[in-house]
Amino acid sequence: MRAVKAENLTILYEEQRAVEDVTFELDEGETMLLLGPNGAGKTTLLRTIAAFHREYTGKLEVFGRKPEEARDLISYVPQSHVLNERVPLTAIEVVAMGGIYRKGFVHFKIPKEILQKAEEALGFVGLAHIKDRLFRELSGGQKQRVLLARALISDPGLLLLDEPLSALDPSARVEVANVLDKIKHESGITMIITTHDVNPLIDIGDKVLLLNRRLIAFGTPSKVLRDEIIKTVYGPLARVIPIEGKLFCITGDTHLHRHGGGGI
Ligand SMILES: Nc1ncnc2c1ncn2[C@@H]1O[C@H](COP(=O)(O)OP(=O)(O)OP(=O)(O)O)[C@@H](O)[C@H]1O
Repeated sequence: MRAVKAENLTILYEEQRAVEDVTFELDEGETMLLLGPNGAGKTTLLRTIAAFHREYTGKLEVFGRKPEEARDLISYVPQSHVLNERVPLTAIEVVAMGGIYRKGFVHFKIPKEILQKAEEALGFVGLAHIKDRLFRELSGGQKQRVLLARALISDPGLLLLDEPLSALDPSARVEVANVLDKIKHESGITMIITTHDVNPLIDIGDKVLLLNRRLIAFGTPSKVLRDEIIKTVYGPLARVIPIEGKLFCITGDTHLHRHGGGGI
């Protein structure tokens, strides 16, 4: 089944075009890496698929429905730095909130069945042992894994992740990339992952969409990640090098300014 279909999609902010004329299709179970430099429109496209932003022209479908009619099937994981950490929630409480919000009401006491699902989800991301630790005291990689558990608890068909590896050190990037790999192979959930740095995720990408306000290229990693294509976005020094059968992308896009991360 088709999970996401966009046809001549143009996304606007008060009549200003942020993303223009994008066409792509993603099948159920596929993972798409949404790649592009600062301001390319990655978050805008992701938030529009999630039905958070609704000013667009063209066609956009999620599992054959308009995004706002498919909300129950979609989980969205925002960039971690947008979360309010002043509330002293434990890891398991943060995960359980994914189940509570989905039901449309807030309890003071978390229902037992949701706590149980939250524990299972924490186990899936390898963090059952830290369930009672305060979320704000966890490492960056652990926080991101807790947020993944929170997104999984509602059994989504489509998981949308905004820069899940940004602001993480290299070992935490590997830790989170491994969990994304596990989600892909064990759950079959369709995923769209925005990223400045495609390298840690290249193994799980069935498709890559290179965006720079317009669609520059869409297809399998080997089709999109070519010197002549990435140079059009990242300049003449950008290169793709095959290392031991794996592609490695040098784009010079360090993404240092806004999120403190570091690509290559
Ligand atoms: N709420 C908004 N109102 C008006 N313009 C916006 C809004 N959000 C984003 N934009 C504009 O839309 C364009 C695309 O921004 P977007 O954040 O989607 O890009 P991005 O590829 O995710 O960038 P980054 O990698 O830096 O996060 C930019 O020109 C941005 O200024």
